[in-house]
Amino acid sequence: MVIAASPVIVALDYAEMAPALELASALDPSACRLKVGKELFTAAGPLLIERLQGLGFEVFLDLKFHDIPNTVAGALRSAAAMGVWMVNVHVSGGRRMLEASVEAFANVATPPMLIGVTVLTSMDAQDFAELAYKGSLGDQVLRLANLAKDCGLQGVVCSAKEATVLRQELGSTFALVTPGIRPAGAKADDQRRILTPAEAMEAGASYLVVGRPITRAADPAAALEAINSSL
Ligand SMILES: O=c1ccn([C@@H]2O[C@H](COP(=O)(O)O)[C@@H](O)[C@H]2O)c(=O)[nH]1
Repeated sequence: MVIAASPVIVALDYAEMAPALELASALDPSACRLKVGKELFTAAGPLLIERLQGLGFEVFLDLKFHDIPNTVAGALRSAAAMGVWMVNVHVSGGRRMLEASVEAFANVATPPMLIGVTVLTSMDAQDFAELAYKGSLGDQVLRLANLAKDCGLQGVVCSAKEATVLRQELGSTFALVTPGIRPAGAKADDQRRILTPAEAMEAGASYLVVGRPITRAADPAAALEAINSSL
């Protein structure tokens, strides 16, 4: 496996294995990592993970587990057995679920990074208000990030818009994994809390998750190169 020098994680949101492998083959594993989410993993499963690793990529398995502690712990052990680099759970699964998640890797020699999802980057203040949580969306992100850190997770998924505050509050080694990244002028699509790659890094992001601006570009390798050069 190659350790990428870049913070970019390319989101492979495809309905089947073939286009995902085609895209991966056009990219350089020293220039990015790859993310496999619910759509692609449900269609293509562990074999795809093996094939991407065979091409030299570290893989973030983005299944956002959210279930009772015993079920999530089992799912995480299965993920670790695939040798993935990063996995995630929803922090809103609560303290006991998060502690069971950390404990699931206690006997794993080289565990994946364990990251907690805070508030999805597709949500804005209006979406958030409907859920009737206490405080603002930003308060909720910070509350969940503190809980994740307290339970022993290595970082969170958040918007880069929250990165400055989280970096101040949670320190320099806590990983901030930020989707909702859009190069200047790119379509926001369904994302609501967005920043450019350079703004996100400036705000303190550790990793930039970028999907459609790369996968739907006429030349994905050139789109990735442009993002890396902008950092
Ligand atoms: O809060 C979150 C958590 C995960 N994602 C995932 O990141 C990518 C973003 O893709 P784009 O095409 O760059 O919008 C996608 O796979 C999401 O499932 C997120 O966007 N926000």
